[in-house]
Amino acid sequence: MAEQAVLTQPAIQVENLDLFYGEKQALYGVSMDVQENTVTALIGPSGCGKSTYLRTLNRMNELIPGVGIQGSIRLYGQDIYDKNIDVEMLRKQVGMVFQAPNPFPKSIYDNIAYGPRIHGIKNKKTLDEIVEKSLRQAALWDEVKDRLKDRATGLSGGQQQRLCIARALAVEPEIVLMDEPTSALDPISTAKIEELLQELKGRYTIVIVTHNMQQAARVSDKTAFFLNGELIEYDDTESLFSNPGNKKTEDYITGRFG
Ligand SMILES: Nc1ncnc2c1ncn2[C@@H]1O[C@H](COP(=O)(O)OP(=O)(O)OP(=O)(O)O)[C@@H](O)[C@H]1O
Repeated sequence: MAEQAVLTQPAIQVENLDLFYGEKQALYGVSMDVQENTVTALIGPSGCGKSTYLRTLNRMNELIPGVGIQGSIRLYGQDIYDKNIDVEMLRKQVGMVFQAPNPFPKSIYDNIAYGPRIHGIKNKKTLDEIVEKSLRQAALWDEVKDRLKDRATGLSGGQQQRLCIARALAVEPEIVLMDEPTSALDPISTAKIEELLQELKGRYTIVIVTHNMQQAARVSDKTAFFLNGELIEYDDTESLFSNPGNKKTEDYITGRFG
């Protein structure tokens, strides 16, 4: 008997997504499936809609007045724009790391324990374990284990960004969205975060916006090229960079525009 292919449900399924800021349309009919435990890079020139698209995946755009959305976004089969969705729980399931490291003005420990505490974890030993595990996953534990009570704002920029990644991981998300997470960092810190992405991808589904095409090529399994709010091409990273299927992609990755 022929062996049957195992079909797994994508972690993210986006169909025909349009997004409007008031009258202005920013995304046009975007459709994209993302498989679990992969890294997907979103590339494209400034203003093409990468961050807008990323923010639709945990409904962050809703915080902006006048935003309208059409189409469907399913995470593990569940429509996240369904009226019964608990947005707090959605944002626990879909964590986010921003461009500039933004630790809270609290201790390193309290930054990590913040999310778990909000979700009802009070036990000191459990919190200690979560803090250690999250910092280890973000490759920061060895650097900070002796100063957990120090203020997080005293860490270097690269350490602060790894702290923000640890903070996102502390609530056990399934999907982690990263919006240009290394653009404010030096090359060594950038390399550390890129290494970290490789380690995290076995456990999390990661979608990362990057302006740096070498970075996209280094860290991602799939790459999506956006232009003027449209998804122009979406393919295995290696194919997209070595043999782009669309002339516009080719022009962009060869530096002819953008
Ligand atoms: N809050 C907002 N209100 C109105 N228009 C917005 C808002 N945020 C983004 N836009 C517009 O939507 C379009 C897409 O912006 P977006 O920030 O998603 O692009 P981007 O590809 O992430 O750009 P960059 O790489 O410069 O961050 C742009 O024309 C931008 O001006």
